[in-house]
Amino acid sequence: MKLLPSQATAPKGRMPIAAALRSGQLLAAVAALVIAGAVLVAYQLLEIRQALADGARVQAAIVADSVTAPLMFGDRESAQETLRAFRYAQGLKAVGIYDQDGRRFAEFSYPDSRLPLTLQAALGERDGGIVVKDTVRYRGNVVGHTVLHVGTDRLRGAMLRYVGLLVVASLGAMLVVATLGRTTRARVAAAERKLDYMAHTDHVTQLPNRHATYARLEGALEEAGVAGTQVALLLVDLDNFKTVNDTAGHAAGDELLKKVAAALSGAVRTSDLVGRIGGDEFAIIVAPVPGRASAVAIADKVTQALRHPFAVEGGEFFATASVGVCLYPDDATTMSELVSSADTALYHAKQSGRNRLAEFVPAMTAATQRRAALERELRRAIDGGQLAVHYQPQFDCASGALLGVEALVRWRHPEHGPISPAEFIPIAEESGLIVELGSWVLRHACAEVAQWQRAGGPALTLAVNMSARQLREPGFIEDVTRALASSGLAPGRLELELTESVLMEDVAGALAFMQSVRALGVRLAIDDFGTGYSSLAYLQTFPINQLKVDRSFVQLLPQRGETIIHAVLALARGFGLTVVAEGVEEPRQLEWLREAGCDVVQGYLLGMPMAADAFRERFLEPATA
Ligand SMILES: Nc1nc2c(ncn2[C@@H]2O[C@H](COP(=O)(O)O[C@H]3[C@@H](O)[C@H](n4cnc5c(=O)[nH]c(N)nc54)O[C@@H]3COP(=O)(O)O)[C@@H](O)[C@H]2O)c(=O)[nH]1
Repeated sequence: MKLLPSQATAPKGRMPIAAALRSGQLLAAVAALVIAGAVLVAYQLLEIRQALADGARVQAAIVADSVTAPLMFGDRESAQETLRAFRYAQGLKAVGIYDQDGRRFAEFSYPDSRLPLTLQAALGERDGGIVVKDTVRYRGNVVGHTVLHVGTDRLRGAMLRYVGLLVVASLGAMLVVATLGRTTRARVAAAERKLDYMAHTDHVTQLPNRHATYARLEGALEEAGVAGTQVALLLVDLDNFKTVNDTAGHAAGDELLKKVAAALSGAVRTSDLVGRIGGDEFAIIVAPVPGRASAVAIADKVTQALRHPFAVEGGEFFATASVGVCLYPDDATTMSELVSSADTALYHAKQSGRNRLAEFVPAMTAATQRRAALERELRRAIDGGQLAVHYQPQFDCASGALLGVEALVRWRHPEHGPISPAEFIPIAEESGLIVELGSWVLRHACAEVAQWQRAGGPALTLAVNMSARQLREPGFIEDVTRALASSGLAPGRLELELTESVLMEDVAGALAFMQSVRALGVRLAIDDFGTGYSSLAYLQTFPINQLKVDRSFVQLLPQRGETIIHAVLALARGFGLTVVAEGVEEPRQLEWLREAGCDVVQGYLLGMPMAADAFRERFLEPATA
């Protein structure tokens, strides 16, 4: 398979614009010349004929004026003499004088053009020539008539010369048109080639675009169907391209895409096709492929090719990718099925941690179907009272006093029972339902925690998780204001938790959002600290109050993980932030954290996330009793 995007979708049987233009132009030019020539010839014919007739009329009038006396006196000889003077008149065939009774009186004519004896016969003669008559008068009385017969041989000659001239002029014009036409056609053909190239090529990477790639895939499947061979489709999605675009700018993003395109093309054979099918999505068509093992080996080569940093605009960027692999005809027998199955495999690669490949297996379809069903049902669950907020306590590390709670949403499905937030939160994020769900959690948790305080409980802080989508939601700040106003919770008691990756997805947007939140008096915490982008620069830029050390570090304690947690504590001190250690499961972890000077602790050891009633019973009722 050759990588020629311009040929990828060349429509069969369609005449290219340049060729159509050539035959069209030729036909139009010939038709125009024929019509113009015919009109000119007809016009010229009439003009010359009219000029001949006018000349003949003048001569007839001259004759009439000169033969009055010979006619009146019957002097034929003198009349004959007068007429002979016309022998030099061009084209004249005969000139005659008829008396007042219409009888021929005198004539001058050439042998084959003798005038008839009577005027009536002379006027009726029409042998293709021009016949004109004038009246001879004396003092107003008609004394005779003159008749002139002019031949049209001159007319024919003039017309032949004219047509000849016209043909020569037309041929000259055609030559000029042909020369100009050739230049125009060459330009049109070049423009056509450029248009075709642009229509099928991605302008950033110069790879075939989505349209051309899928057209090639269609062709490859047709060929494989006939030949009985296999085709592999690899869908490649860059893991953190948006972050590069947002932090380093679009020019850097484009440069990175070019380098990724070159790396992908270098990882496969020249006979395989690499196309860019979306912002940070590429497709690789391997046709024919010997089998599944080869397809997976190629996908592995592709992921390896992207595992090194790329030098872009003076910096170094990683562009790791997730790859979904699908095989025709084993996994799918039609193109749409193949693309959708490869997409399903890609989704699973991303879900299982990115920077990896996933082969399509039929069970994935079941997982995708479950995901689609959960998405549908989650919509109903939000309004249908199937959601609840559970609270996990947070304690002062030194004194052990209860300081606050983290709100964690729970979904009890009427048929499937409890569904983990680790499963439905990503679905809510991808479908956009997180906005509605997040607002519900915020309203509900603010109301409940404020109510506990009104009932005599301590003034607890409330930590609520936030997703990237909520951050971008224009009405979210109003949602927070409303939740605080309607619940009566003091803004300083509410803490919104954002992960590093959420912040780095859109740094400028996140900063503006955080400033609005802080302006309300609401606190901000970085969740899962240390697992995301880990750019320490943002600690200086973003107006945050607290860091939450990810439980993966806490759970290494006390044997390992100390260096990291010491570093986080030192960093937090430097920036004037408090530190929460989450995921504390063992007493020795708690002990270590206390000694290290950690501010707040949270984890199963101290309290699992629990329903509001259970939380009140365990932590608040002694205080409110
Ligand atoms: N945007 C929103 N995200 C939410 C919301 N509610 C939950 N989530 C996110 O879902 C993920 C899974 O949450 P969950 O299953 O509730 O897990 C939380 C705790 O139960 C768990 N945890 C707490 N202590 C321990 C421990 O000692 N050991 C252990 N193995 N797990 C523990 O950690 C999860 C809380 O994590 P974090 O948010 O990072 O503090 C999770 O990512 C939630 O964030 C929601 O309303 N909105």
